[in-house]
Amino acid sequence: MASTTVIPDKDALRRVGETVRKRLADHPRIYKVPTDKAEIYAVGDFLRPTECQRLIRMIDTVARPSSLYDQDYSSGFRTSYSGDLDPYDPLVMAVSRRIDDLIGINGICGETIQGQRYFPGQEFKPHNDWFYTDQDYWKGERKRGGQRSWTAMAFLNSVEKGGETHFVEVGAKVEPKPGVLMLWNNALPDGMPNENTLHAGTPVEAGVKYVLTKWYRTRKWG
Ligand SMILES: O=C(O)CCC(=O)C(=O)O
Ligand SMILES: [Fe+2]
Repeated sequence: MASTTVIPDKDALRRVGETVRKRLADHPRIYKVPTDKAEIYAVGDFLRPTECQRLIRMIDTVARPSSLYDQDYSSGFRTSYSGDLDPYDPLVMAVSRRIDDLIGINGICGETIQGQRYFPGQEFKPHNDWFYTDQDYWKGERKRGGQRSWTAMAFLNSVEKGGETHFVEVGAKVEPKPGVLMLWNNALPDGMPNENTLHAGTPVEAGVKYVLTKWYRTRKWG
């Protein structure tokens, strides 16, 4: 008898993909990375220079080794420092809502914004942002909002050398530029995980790199 594999949250991922795709298509200033492999977008000047500066200072106060903070990743895989930004800080609240508004996903589905800092030699090796539903941690994540749908990631500064966001399968490397927000759909239009979203934060070679990331779930997060 043929077996069918159930992909958790597949229908929800398909629906949210459709909603966001339509919304971004109407946006006059959004850039779509020219590829059929994945839905990846960028928008410039999303954050003002003063906002980037304040967010960088916040990251410096919350950043801890990512390998400790994020136990899903073994050491050496994500060597940056990261931490949650205070979700009740007025600036963080405003930025968070601005991302929700742009992407058109209900804010209740968004995780707390995470800040991340890379010093020279630090990196985030190629990975996918979704949860592996055959792993033990999925039991918890399924109840905490389910699968991740879209990722929003903002660059807060320029990096002297290295530190690009590299979409390995697509062959696109995005150089950090302050205030630029990247958005991508971790799923395919039909709601299946999109393996072509595999991406890395390449090693910083000179300078420091600061980013913030907001991941969206298919249901209310938390
Ligand atoms: O730092 C980067 O360029 C990538 C960060 C990333 O992949 C993530 O936060 O999920
Ligand atoms: Fe990622």
